[in-house]
Amino acid sequence: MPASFSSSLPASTSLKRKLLIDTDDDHESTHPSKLPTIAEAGTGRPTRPLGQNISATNAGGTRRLGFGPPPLTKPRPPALSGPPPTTITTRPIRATSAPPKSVAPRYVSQPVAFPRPAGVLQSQMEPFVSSRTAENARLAAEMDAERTKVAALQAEQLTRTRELATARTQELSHRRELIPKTDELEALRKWHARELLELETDARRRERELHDVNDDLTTTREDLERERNTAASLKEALAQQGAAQKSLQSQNSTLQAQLATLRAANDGTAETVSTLRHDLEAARGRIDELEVEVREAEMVRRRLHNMVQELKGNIRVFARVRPLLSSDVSGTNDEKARIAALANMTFPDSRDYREIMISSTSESATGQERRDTWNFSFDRVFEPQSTQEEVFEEISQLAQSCTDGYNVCIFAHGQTGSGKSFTMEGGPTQETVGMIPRAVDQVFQVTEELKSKGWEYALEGQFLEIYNETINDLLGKGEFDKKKHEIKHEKGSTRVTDTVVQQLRSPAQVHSLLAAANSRRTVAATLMNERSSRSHSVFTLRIRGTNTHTGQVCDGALNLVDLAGSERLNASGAGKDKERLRETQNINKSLSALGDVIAALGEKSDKSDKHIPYRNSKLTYLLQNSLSGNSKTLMFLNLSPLAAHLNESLCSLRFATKVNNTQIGTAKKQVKSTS
Ligand SMILES: Nc1ncnc2c1ncn2[C@@H]1O[C@H](COP(=O)(O)OP(=O)(O)OP(=O)(O)O)[C@@H](O)[C@H]1O
Repeated sequence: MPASFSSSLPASTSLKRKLLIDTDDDHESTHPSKLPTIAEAGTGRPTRPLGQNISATNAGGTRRLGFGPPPLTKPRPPALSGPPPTTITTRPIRATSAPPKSVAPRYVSQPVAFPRPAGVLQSQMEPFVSSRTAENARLAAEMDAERTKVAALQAEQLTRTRELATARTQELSHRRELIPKTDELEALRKWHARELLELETDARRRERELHDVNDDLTTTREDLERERNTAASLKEALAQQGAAQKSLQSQNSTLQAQLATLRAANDGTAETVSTLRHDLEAARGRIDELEVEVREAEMVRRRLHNMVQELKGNIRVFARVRPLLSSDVSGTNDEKARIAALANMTFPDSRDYREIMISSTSESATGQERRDTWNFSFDRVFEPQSTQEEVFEEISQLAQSCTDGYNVCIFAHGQTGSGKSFTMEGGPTQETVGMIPRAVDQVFQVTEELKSKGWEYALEGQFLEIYNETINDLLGKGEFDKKKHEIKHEKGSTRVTDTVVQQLRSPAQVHSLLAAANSRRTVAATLMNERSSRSHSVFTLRIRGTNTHTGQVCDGALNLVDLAGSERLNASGAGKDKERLRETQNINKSLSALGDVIAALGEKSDKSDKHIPYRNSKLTYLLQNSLSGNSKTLMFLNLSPLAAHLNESLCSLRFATKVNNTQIGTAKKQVKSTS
């Protein structure tokens, strides 16, 4: 055992104690003396000095000392009863190393003074006494012999005792020597126990590791099996690939041969390609030049287009007479009834379609027939059989002006039921589609075409209704617009507060927007027309374009206005209905304000500081920017063909003539350059 390990052991351990006990037991079995007195448990110190014990032992006597054999005793002879001469009394002889005392034992025959009988008796007693004396002498001799033996035995006992003491001393010293060994042994046992524990732990760990390794081995075997399978399939695939490669190699060689042929051909064509490239470069240069020319031509076209529009006048009037409807003659097909229902309208200008002549016969107060004829001339007159397409042809150039940066305003004016809504919005079929959808389609088409010339456009739409001098947003949410809207004019553009301005990306989107807006329009029944619209509707298409080549920016607006019916109060039948009366008054007020504005604009060309009464109605104030001298205005005068509506038609024709005779200066293009 290592010294450090030995030194760390306790002085006394259980093992040592056990060893001591075992030793005591052995000793006890051979020697009656007790060993525990040698050392006190746990201290390692002797409880009593060994010398004491030894001296105590040596002192002899019957006293039981701490250890050592019991004193040797001679068995007492049985006590003799009777008189002293016949009774031999023995005293226990103390085992001692001291020489036996010279004192005669009590049973040593003392001269016994027998009473001498006188005479006979003495003679009779003489043999007996002599025998007794002899006997006593023999006994004394035996006694001496016994004493000698006892002395020898005691001497031997002393020797043995001394030997025993020596043996004990030796044993004690052996035991003392044994204690550190025991400690070492205990430490070793512990060390071994720990070692054993560690070894067991290690063994368990190794067992676990072995288990893990076995698991790994199993997994690895499985992986190996899989890998083998994969390798086998890969080998198979490789073999197939090899076959494919061979076939590809043969194809490759064929292709190489073809490539060589093609290269040879290519070398021949390289020269041609270079020539073509040169030609292409030249063509590209030419295209660039042509594009510049096209852009310049486009500018010229715009200028010329505007000049044409200017020559036509910035306020133009188109008159359109609607056909007779079956509802006008209560569904009858009777030709006479139809003719009777029609007013006498003729169109004398069969070349330019600019005139309309109305005549009527009446009976004078004197009973004579009176014939009145009215002749009106406008920029264009459309007869009842004119189609929507023909009408649009005439205004398409105007609509295109918006994409060039002009403000355009197209009105439909006329009495209720004269065909304003039909002209502006049209019917459901492709043929009957009105001016608004057609104009929208055209604007989208033109903006698309102008993309190639560097123009990029953003389109916005707004649809408002003016009813009883109140603005309603037809693109707003809910059935009824309860918001209060204000008209603001800022830097040449008009804005109405709290209204929806919709970004427009396709004609289809605009059409669905218009359909939704129309369903919101206020329609009220009047005597004149079941579907009579009692409000003005204003659809505004704002077009902003930027030319990415030239940096030019243009900002135009197309206002398409469907005016409310213009009939007079008595004809409208509104007199009995206060609400209808108010509607009619407001409609007539706004229409007369429109006439006043147009008239004032015509006068302004003479006097530049002339006041224009835009604020007299919501309609004129809303269209201020589109009615000024910077704009192009077209008025459709819609006329009913009925004789019953002749007076209303004449009123409308007179109003339109007033408008048509107005010259409101030169329209200005709203174009600026960003560079
Ligand atoms: N050119 C036309 N061809 C065929 N039908 C027409 C034409 N013009 C108008 N109509 C028909 O006449 C009727 C009245 O026309 P419309 O509703 O357009 O009149 P309006 O002037 O708009 O009336 P209101 O002022 O009440 O709105 C409608 O049924 C319409 O289809």
